[in-house]
Amino acid sequence: MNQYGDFGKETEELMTICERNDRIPPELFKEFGVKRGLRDVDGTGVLAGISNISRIDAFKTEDGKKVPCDGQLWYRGYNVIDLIHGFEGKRFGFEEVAYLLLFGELPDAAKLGAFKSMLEECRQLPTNFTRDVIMKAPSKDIMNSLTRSVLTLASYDETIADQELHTQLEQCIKLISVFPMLAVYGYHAYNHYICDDSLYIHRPQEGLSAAENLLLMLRPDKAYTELEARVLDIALVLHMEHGGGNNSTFTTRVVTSSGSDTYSVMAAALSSLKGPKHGGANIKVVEMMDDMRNHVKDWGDRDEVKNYLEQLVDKQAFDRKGLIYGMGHAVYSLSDPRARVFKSFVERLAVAKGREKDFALYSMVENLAPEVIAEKRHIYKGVSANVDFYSGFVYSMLDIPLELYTPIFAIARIVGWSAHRMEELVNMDKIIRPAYRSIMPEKAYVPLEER
Ligand SMILES: CC(=O)SCCNC(=O)CCNC(=O)[C@H](O)C(C)(C)COP(=O)(O)OP(=O)(O)OC[C@H]1O[C@@H](n2cnc3c(N)ncnc32)[C@H](O)[C@@H]1OP(=O)(O)O
Ligand SMILES: O=C([O-])CC(=O)C(=O)O
Repeated sequence: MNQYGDFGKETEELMTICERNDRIPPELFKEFGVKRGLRDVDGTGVLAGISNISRIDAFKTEDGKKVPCDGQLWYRGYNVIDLIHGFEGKRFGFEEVAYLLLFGELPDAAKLGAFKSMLEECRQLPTNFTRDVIMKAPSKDIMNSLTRSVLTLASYDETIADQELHTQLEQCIKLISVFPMLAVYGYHAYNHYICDDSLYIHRPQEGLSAAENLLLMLRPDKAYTELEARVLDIALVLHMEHGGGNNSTFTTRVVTSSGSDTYSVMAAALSSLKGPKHGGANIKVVEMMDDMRNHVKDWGDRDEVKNYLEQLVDKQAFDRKGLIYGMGHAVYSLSDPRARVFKSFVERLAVAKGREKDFALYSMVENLAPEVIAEKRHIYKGVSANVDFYSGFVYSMLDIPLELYTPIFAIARIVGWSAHRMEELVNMDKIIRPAYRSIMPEKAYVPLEER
């Protein structure tokens, strides 16, 4: 857009007017009982619905009192850690857990086989879609490319206006199946047209899981190790679902409730997920850690690292947003179970890849950040490392490019979005529409020449 004009000073001036008229006195939120971010003061979300898809535990009751505890995540009644132990070392889990989340029960061997075949059959794009859509206007922002591809796919679907539930489900399954292609090919377009690297488009192979195909399509020589594919598969399972209230899933439910189509719903969910306070945090964590390595002379010096973290929270370092990325969560208190699983991989991978020094720095940040945030902010439930803290480090050790970190989150989370879209469609027929209290004063119109 830059070539179309650079207004600089003019927009700065317009922004001052905008800010003057948009600013709402903070005390009014309290006065009108408005829950900022739809959250109670203690961080608990305002109850907006009922769901049977997953559950997040962050507190337990002890002597009749609610106390913070290590986090647990349940998919359709099963603890996510038990699910991972169930398939680990035996088969890839993505397809099995996707079936569970979408249909509400674990598949037997025959049902799993049939579902895998269905995904395989759907794993194709319309003729010349890669050339005509994905390769056009390549961008470093692969989430943007992914969103554009999803919206364009709608034009190729003649069932778009069909309101039947099975059609919506079919569209969801098709999108789940092609997301890895859309993301990886989007990356190749960027890598070729913007980074001037070689272009190669590998087709997915039959009989391979989502994780294996992702690595095969990504690598020039299609090669990957068993360990890499298994770690990526578990990462996908861990990212699949997180309740109805997370920003992108709530977006899914809001847009679904207006009667919009599957493609538009998923495009909206993608747009939410890419935000740096949500799924986009995994890219930010890696960039923040790079910045830290450049500014902290001695990575082993606790005081120096703490000082950098304080600068982050004081908006003096990195992107000056006041955040330590990868830390904190809207629901979890003492720990995020997914971060605990990621940490166990990181430890093993870091040793194998000779990146122990990086791992030690990540561990130090994980220990110090809650202390620093607690010193400078109001903490009610504790702050701990979230799923995004170690995931990027894991992906970097799998040689996955930074640009694909959030798209990988989306490749997994579209399963949760689909389950929530179907739950909303099956149960609700009411548009989601909360209220905003207006504080706008009425004014008499002033003619242009009198202003
Ligand atoms: C997949 C995911 O979406 S996981 C989250 C990924 N996001 C990130 O890693 C970005 C960094 N983290 C954050 O921005 C926040 O922790 C969020 C958005 C995830 C949750 O925010 P909240 O629900 O407001 O968290 P919580 O209620 O525990 O916050 C309490 C206070 O600590 C602050 N805080 C929380 N996390 C952080 C952080 N990482 N860095 C600095 N301050 C923080 C909040 O701003 C708030 O301060 P305030 O009341 O003075 O404004
Ligand atoms: O639940 C949330 O607010 C954020 C989220 O999606 C996750 O942690 O996976």
